[in-house]
Amino acid sequence: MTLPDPGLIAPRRIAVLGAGSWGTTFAKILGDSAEASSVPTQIVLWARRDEVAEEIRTQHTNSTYLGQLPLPQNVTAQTDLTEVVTEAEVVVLAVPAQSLREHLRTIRGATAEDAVFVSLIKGLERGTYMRMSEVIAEELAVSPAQIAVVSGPNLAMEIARGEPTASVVASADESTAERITAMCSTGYFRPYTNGDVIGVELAGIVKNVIALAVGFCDGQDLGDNSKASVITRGLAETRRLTAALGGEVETLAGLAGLGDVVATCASPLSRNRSAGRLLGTGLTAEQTAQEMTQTAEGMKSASAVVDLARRHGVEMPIAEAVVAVLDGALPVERLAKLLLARDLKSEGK
Ligand SMILES: NC(=O)c1ccc[n+]([C@@H]2O[C@H](COP(=O)([O-])OP(=O)(O)OC[C@H]3O[C@@H](n4cnc5c(N)ncnc54)[C@H](O)[C@@H]3O)[C@@H](O)[C@H]2O)c1
Ligand SMILES: O=P(O)(O)OC[C@H](O)CO
Repeated sequence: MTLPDPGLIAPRRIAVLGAGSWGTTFAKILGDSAEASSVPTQIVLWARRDEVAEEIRTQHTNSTYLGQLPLPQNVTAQTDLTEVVTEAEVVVLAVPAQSLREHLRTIRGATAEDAVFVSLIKGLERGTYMRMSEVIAEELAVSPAQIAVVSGPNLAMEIARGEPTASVVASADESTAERITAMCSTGYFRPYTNGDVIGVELAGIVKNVIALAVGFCDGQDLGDNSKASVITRGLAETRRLTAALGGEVETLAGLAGLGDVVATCASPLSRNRSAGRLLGTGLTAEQTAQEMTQTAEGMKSASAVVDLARRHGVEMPIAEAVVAVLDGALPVERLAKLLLARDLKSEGK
């Protein structure tokens, strides 16, 4: 048998939409993983701004988001969205949640029929209350086997520095989860497969709302007992919502649940916690948004979470209080008193 000339085999192509903190870091993970496994691969980031794409292409850095940390040689970047996804076997989505639908509409028809779409996004769409995997399925009419989500304790900057981290790749199709897991496994990033897409997505979405509430505690100079109480009762709210929506509550004890809440709520790197801290000092949501240079998904998703919970008759008092503060309906200093005055009940409820 004559083997094809390796020089004639086109490298595998992976598109990553969004050259912000996490999109760029995940492109680095994919690039390092491909290099380590010697699978010829081209990772193409889509950047909105020319100067960001140009810097990634020519200097292999993205200084806006990751300082001077070097990106692998197999990572490049472009600004033409449809060109980036053409012939990609995997399309990774790392844009803000509220903008995903418009981006999918732009690429509809330009992607390979069997392409797999991987969401890194931890947000819920306002108005529809849809998780990102649902938005992908609706907009692109692809099967559940073509959709995966990645979530876990994954602060981008730490991973970009090569600090060891674990994560979860969830898909309704086990072989899809295994395939994506293999593509993003490196010496510093260890992904686990999971079949519970609903639980994994909800865990990431609600933890951003919990992190805002922990940030309120920071802004109010409250200590660790208050924060631990918010985290634990926040997880109880996540558990109720997950159960109501058909997810598996066990998922919340794993990396995408407890793992991510711990990382986010403990870290000064978290944008959601930082936004919460600003709100906790008395800034309005508008003033806080102006201070933030990166996406804090909880700011936009919190109201969608509360709407979704109400539709399913799920009680989420912490999330409700976060929304009231964001809306300017509740002064942040009155929040603790309000939550503590609720009727006493059993912890398991
Ligand atoms: N940064 C992290 O540590 C991290 C880790 C895990 C998950 N996530 C999730 O990944 C997603 C992306 O986060 P990120 O940290 O990369 O955000 P970021 O703010 O660093 O980058 C967002 C990117 O999306 C682009 N973009 C495209 N359309 C946009 C629009 N309409 N408005 C604003 N930006 C637009 C921006 O140009 C930018 O390149 C979020 O859902 C976040 O919750 C982030
Ligand atoms: O910076 P945050 O608050 O968006 O959190 C980033 C990641 O989701 C942590 O896992």
